[in-house]
Formats: sequence, C-alpha cells, structure tokens
Amino acid sequence: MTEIAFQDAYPEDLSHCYGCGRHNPQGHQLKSFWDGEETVAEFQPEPQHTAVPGFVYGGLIASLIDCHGTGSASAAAYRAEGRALGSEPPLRFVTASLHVDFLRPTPLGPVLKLRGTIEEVKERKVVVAMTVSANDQVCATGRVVAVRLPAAMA
Ligand SMILES: CCCCCCCCCC(=O)SCCNC(=O)CCNC(=O)[C@H](O)C(C)(C)COP(=O)(O)OP(=O)(O)OC[C@H]1O[C@@H](n2cnc3c(N)ncnc32)[C@H](O)[C@@H]1OP(=O)(O)O
Repeated sequence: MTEIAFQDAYPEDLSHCYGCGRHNPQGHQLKSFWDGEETVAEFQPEPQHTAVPGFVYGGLIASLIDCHGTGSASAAAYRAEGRALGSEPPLRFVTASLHVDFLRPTPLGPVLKLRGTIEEVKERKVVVAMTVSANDQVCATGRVVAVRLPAAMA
C-alpha cells in the first residue's frame, strides 16, 4: 500500500465530500490506497448505518463504491501520466455513472473491504469496477464511470 490515501491528496478546497472529504467531520472519510494494480479501502459501519436490523444500508454501500471509485479514478489518472499523487495540476474526477448490484445481505458488524479494478483510463474518463466484501464474502459489486471535474463544479 502507498502511505498517503488518494483522498488525502485532494486539493484543500475539494476535500469536503460527504463520502471521503477529510474536512467533513460528519462524513465517512473513506481512505483508498493502491494494492499492486488494484485499489483497496476499508470502512467500519456503525449502528446508524442499519437497513434491516443486523444488515448494512444499501445507500451506505453505494456511497462507499462512489467514493472509492472516484478516488481510484484520480489515482489511476496520475499513475497513467507517471505523476506523483496530488502533484499539480490536480487530476480531479466526479461520478458520471454509479452502478451497484447487491448480491447478498451485508452483515452489520464486520469491517467492509472494497477492492477496485481499473477497467479503462482515458484523458477525461476512468472506469472502475469494485467489490464490497464482509467476512471475505462479496456482498455487492459496483462500477463507476468517473469524468474530469466540470468547470461548473470547480
Ligand atoms: C474532484 C475532487 C474530489 C471531489 C470529491 C469526490 C467526488 C465524490 C463522488 C461524487 O459524488 S461527485 C457528485 C456526483 N456527480 C455529479 O454531480 C456530476 C454531474 N454530472 C456532470 O457534471 C457531467 O454530466 C459530467 C462531468 C459527469 C460529464 O459531462 P461531460 O459533458 O463532461 O461528459 P462528456 O459527454 O464529455 O463525456 C465524457 C465521457 O464520459 C462518458 N459519460 C458521461 N456521462 C456518462 C454517464 N452518465 N454514464 C456513462 N458514461 C458517461 C461519455 O460517454 C464520454 O466517454 P467517452 O470519452 O468514452 O466517449
């Protein structure tokens, strides 16, 4: 794993995301890292993330896939350009498409483990496929199409 989380390399003024912003104390503050050619993140759900008692709310899972996907997209774009994470000018991505499949109920208790595979890297678009596992069992899969931050959001 690299030492710095992808999201900790985001510019100061773009670090307030509910899912991953380090400056959002009420958010999830997801942290993603490289693991070889794949990307990984972990998240510990809390009781407020309940769907049915004992099981994780699907919206939380979607949120984790969203932010692991966009973080992975940014890191993949830096890697494709042979640049250090967070170096200027920043490579910033937002979600164009978020697809989630819930394969089985996700137990509330274990740490959730996300693993991402970079499927496509273009100058303005990166596609990331992901799994979300609990107790080493894949509970959900996801796919994010991430596109470079539009001027309207900069
Ligand atoms: C930035 C620093 C970190 C910030 C925090 C992390 C973000 C956390 C994740 C989020 O929640 S972001 C918030 C939710 N997302 C948005 O609000 C984005 C709103 N949508 C837009 O602003 C535009 O639709 C968008 C910038 C995503 C795309 O518009 P463009 O006009 O720039 O896209 P364009 O039509 O040029 O398409 C570029 C490529 O993306 C593809 N694409 C665009 N929208 C798509 C879509 N919906 N589904 C699949 N592919 C899509 C499109 O096909 C094309 O692929 P190819 O290059 O291969 O031809």
